[in-house]
Amino acid sequence: MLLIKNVFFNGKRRDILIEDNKIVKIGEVKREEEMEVIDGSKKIAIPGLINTHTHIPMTLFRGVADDLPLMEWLNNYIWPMEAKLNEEIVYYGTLLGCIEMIKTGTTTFNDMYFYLEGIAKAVEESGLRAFLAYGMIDLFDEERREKELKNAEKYIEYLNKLGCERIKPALGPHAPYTCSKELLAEVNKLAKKYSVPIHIHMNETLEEIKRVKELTGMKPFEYLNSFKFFDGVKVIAAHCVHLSDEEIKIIKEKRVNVSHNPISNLKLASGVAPIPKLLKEGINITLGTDGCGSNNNLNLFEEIKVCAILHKGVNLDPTLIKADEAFNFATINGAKALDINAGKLEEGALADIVLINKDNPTLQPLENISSHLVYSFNGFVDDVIIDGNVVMRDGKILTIDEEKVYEEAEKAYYRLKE
Ligand SMILES: O=c1[nH]cnc2c1ncn2[C@@H]1O[C@H](CO)[C@@H](O)[C@H]1O
Ligand SMILES: [Zn+2]
Repeated sequence: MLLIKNVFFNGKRRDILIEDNKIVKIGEVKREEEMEVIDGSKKIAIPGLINTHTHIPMTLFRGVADDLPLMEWLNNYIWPMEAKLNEEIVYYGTLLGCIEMIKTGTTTFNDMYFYLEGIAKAVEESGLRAFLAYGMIDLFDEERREKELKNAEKYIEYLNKLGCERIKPALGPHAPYTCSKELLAEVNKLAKKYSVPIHIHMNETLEEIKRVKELTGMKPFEYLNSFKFFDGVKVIAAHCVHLSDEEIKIIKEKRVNVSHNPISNLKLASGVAPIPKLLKEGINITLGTDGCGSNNNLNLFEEIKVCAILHKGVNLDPTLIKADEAFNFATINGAKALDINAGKLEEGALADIVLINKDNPTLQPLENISSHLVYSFNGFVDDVIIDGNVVMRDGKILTIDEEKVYEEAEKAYYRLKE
């Protein structure tokens, strides 16, 4: 059993008792011999953050192609470099991302990428919780479609067989502009067959929406809905920047979860998602960083802040997206989208807990902590517990050899650049 003693949580000092991978008691707990104890008296407890849209090995693409629009960025820079990836390169890129997420308080992420053996190995070692999808792209070619579907199914079975409770499979059709209708229709069937969520890019740029409209005569959400893509499955749609009212209706009716990625959308100049409008419809909003080629980091605290201030600014309304609301997007709403009992500190919930040292200039004066965490905190946390395991203690990651990862990740980067 693990006891966090005397920690600040929701304005009070409490004890949190963890047994196996769950929080079993919050309140006053008597310390007993067999308990491992963390002194929380200088610390604030929050639920671990949940990042609902990542391409984690893209840490290796950080800074290689900045200041470009999406299509140019993908076609001319990212995809040619991605052709040189292999399992080992992806493994080190993932470990680099795991280090960053742990240090900035993320305990769960929802990823779409390639070489999932490498990603899963790194995630398993790191102690993080993740949903992993193989990113399918068929570019409307039948032969590629069959290959991609086979790969996706192979990876679902591979991840299920791994037997790591923290790693779950998902399906990742890249987007309606890179995947054929036949592929997308098959993905819906596979999601039902394996009971896994679908992770897809939707309505990121005006250009891609125009392309889908030319190809199908419909807006992307209408098009997918026309062949029942959203029926009977759980979908996490990344971006959702440009949406018609008709499409918002589909998102609401089909209970599609939105992964809002404000920083990536700003950096690629894709636009600003209509989050206040979606909230009015009761749509579940979660937060994602996207990959480090377009963000360029995985610090979800930055996403929370940008989300909270961006919609105020563009709508000329400072009352929009309150601090608690933005924080909930990155915790409880993410958990809801992924269907895990996390994102909250509650008896019975998964023990995914982050502790932050209160002796930090960005948290002073030590009142209104929920405001500081959104508008001021720099994001570097002290202790991270995931699935009941202590993964970082007083800033030191216990699961990963950090120095080795920096060395190997640098080598991997130069192999990509060759
Ligand atoms: O913002 C984005 N929009 C579209 N594609 C992206 C974005 N970020 C990364 N990828 C690409 O998605 C694939 C993962 O399956 C990769 O090719 C990655 O580069
Ligand atoms: Zn993406």
